[in-house]
Amino acid sequence: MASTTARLDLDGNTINPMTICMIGAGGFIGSHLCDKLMNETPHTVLAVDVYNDKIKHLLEPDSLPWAGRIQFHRLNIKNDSRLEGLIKCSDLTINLAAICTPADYNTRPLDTIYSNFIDALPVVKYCSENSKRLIHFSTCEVYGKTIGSYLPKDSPLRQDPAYYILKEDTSPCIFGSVEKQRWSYACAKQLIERLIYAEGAENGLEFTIVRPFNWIGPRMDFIPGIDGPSEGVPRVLACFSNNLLRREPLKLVDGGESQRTFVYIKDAIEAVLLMIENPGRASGHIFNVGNPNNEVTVRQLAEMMTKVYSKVSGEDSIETPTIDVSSKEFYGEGYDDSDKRIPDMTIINKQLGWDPKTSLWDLLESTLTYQHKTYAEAIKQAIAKPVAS
Ligand SMILES: NC(=O)c1ccc[n+]([C@@H]2O[C@H](COP(=O)([O-])OP(=O)(O)OC[C@H]3O[C@@H](n4cnc5c(N)ncnc54)[C@H](O)[C@@H]3O)[C@@H](O)[C@H]2O)c1
Ligand SMILES: O=c1ccn([C@@H]2O[C@H](COP(=O)(O)OP(=O)(O)O[C@H]3OC[C@@H](O)[C@H](O)[C@H]3O)[C@@H](O)[C@H]2O)c(=O)[nH]1
Repeated sequence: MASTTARLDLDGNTINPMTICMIGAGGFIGSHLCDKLMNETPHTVLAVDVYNDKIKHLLEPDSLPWAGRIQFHRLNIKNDSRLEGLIKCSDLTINLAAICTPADYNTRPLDTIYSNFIDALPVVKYCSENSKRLIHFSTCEVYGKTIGSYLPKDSPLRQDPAYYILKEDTSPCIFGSVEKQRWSYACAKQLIERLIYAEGAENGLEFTIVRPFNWIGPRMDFIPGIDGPSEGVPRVLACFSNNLLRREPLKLVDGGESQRTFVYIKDAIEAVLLMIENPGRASGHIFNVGNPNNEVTVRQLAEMMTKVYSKVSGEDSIETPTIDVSSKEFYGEGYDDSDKRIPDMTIINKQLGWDPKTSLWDLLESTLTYQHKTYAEAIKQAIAKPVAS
């Protein structure tokens, strides 16, 4: 429950309760941010989304301790005139709304570009025109591929951090060709970042841009055939969870050689709360938010998830835990990949004193415990159900 003692910011000043218009509040990150704001702060949230399943526990019943501090507004920001009013009556807008699953980038590139650029335009415009603060969610994908990936495979420079560490203020954005439609998302996100930055420079918009590096945890995406379409392809955590729950081999795209750093959603949400409550330190900045210590190849992630799932479910793993699959077969034409993603943490550390805490093993253990508790029974029933003839 929210504490009754005054909350202080990093400089010792009292934090006054604020009203936050959170767009995309019903998604994975939004639901965790709403949890945090309701449980630990006095702030009010106007939660905007087309879905609310992931925040239902916060909305009903009226007797919840935070009743009155969270209101759900079911609206599509593409075409709803209520959006400007909600931004106007808030102190801060946080925009999380996006299509952000890689399976969509090359198969629905128009929807991806519209969602990540065109649909975000009115949000930026209303914030700028009404002098409202904006925290906009971009992505680590704006960095694209590392400089090192273009060096010969045996070049010793590949070991030099200067060729792969991703820094907000100096790293270039390196995308594949236009035919590689995977980059439609990264490119749209990059352009909206540039627009927000320009609104700040030319019109004084008070903004913060967040670049999440693979935040993972409970409630991420969906399990195909249970709470999402059977043919849907979510992000890797949910794909691998689905395979483990169904006792199927985990599919390693192009051999699972790409590398990622994963951060626990609860650590990352701490960073967002610091941004919310320390505008003087967060405004005008772009922040990497990730955990540089949790780097693995996708193959190593699959192996670790297999071990952790065995531990939390009490089931032995299957005989062939992983299989290789080509990216063309898995994602279709136009897929491409980021080779390696390690965030530089200098700026967020200096401005907000934030550091991630949770190891990959620990975050997988709590997340897979949740997946098992939430889905194992439903999967068993779905598998047992005779197929309708
Ligand atoms: N999770 C990550 O690791 C990660 C990494 C990089 C960037 N991001 C960015 O963070 C943001 C949130 O990501 P997430 O993981 O919570 O994704 P998510 O898909 O779970 O959440 C996005 C939410 O936005 C809503 N939304 C989309 N279009 C909308 C519209 N037109 N009107 C109203 N609501 C709409 C969706 O219904 C969904 O609930 C996205 O902008 C994403 O690009 C996330
Ligand atoms: O079943 C699977 C799913 C995915 N993968 C691989 O696992 C890696 C990670 O895939 P994810 O689905 O989590 O997505 P990515 O890390 O590539 O991109 C994500 O990064 C940051 C955000 O902006 C987005 O949420 C998303 O674009 C990729 O190399 C992908 O090819 C598999 O090998 N098997």
